[in-house]
Amino acid sequence: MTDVLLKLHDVTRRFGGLTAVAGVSTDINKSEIFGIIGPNGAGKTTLFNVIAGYFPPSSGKVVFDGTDISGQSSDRIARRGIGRTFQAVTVFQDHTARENLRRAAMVSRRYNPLVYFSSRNAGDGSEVIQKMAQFTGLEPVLDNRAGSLSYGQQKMLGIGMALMGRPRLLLMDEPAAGLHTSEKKEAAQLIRRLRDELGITIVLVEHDMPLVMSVCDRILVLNRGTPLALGNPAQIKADQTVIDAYLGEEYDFA
Ligand SMILES: Nc1ncnc2c1ncn2[C@@H]1O[C@H](COP(=O)(O)OP(=O)(O)OP(=O)(O)O)[C@@H](O)[C@H]1O
Repeated sequence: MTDVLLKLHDVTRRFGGLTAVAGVSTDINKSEIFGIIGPNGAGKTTLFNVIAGYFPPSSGKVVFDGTDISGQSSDRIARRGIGRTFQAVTVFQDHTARENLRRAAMVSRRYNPLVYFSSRNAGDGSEVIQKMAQFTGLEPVLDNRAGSLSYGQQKMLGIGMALMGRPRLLLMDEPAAGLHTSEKKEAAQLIRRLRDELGITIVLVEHDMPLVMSVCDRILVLNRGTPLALGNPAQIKADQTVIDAYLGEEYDFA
């Protein structure tokens, strides 16, 4: 029996006359790394916004861990355990990395230092921040101003901040965007470790096909708001409708 964490049931979102997401149904299992890909304007970010409560669905249902969360506020959905990272860097540039993590912990109101990194001496939470910094590779720069960090480090900090809300499901919007090749490899490793070591279920939207194909268990392809295909990476790479609509015959997966 599979253990479904997130269920999308005929989710549709319209903006005036435009249907950005048109009847998407899928189940995402606990501990899965699930990718959503598709051409620009396919509705990927809109689907994230509906799951995270930034917009209510026009119709259809979003069910998280057995509870219908459709139309709930983004704050409430975050407190239920759905976290989010953004394509662009969203850290406070003038604060240190440590202050950014601490602020994220306070804002989340779900803060519990005993989760993820159990510690008998959790104290004021500084220890969990230290461990989070270790986990994301930011330990050496924890007391540096966030604005002085490399773009890749700032994206890692954004992931660390999302983790402070201790999500069970993490929505990652283009985690590889703007990263160099070596940073993309580190991002792929981190995504696997989020699942393997912290038990977080991941849904990611991404245009970087090598990353998608190397980390995802299953991939949903959207085209003009509509599901075009769903399958594992080998199935998606070989799907002629996906090649025609998105990947192209010469797509380089290396
Ligand atoms: N707030 C909004 N108001 C009006 N239209 C919107 C809004 N958000 C998205 N759209 C439209 O919905 C459609 C889907 O956009 P969306 O950003 O979800 O696509 P996407 O697959 O994430 O694209 P990309 O890969 O370029 O990020 C587009 O036509 C877009 O212009």
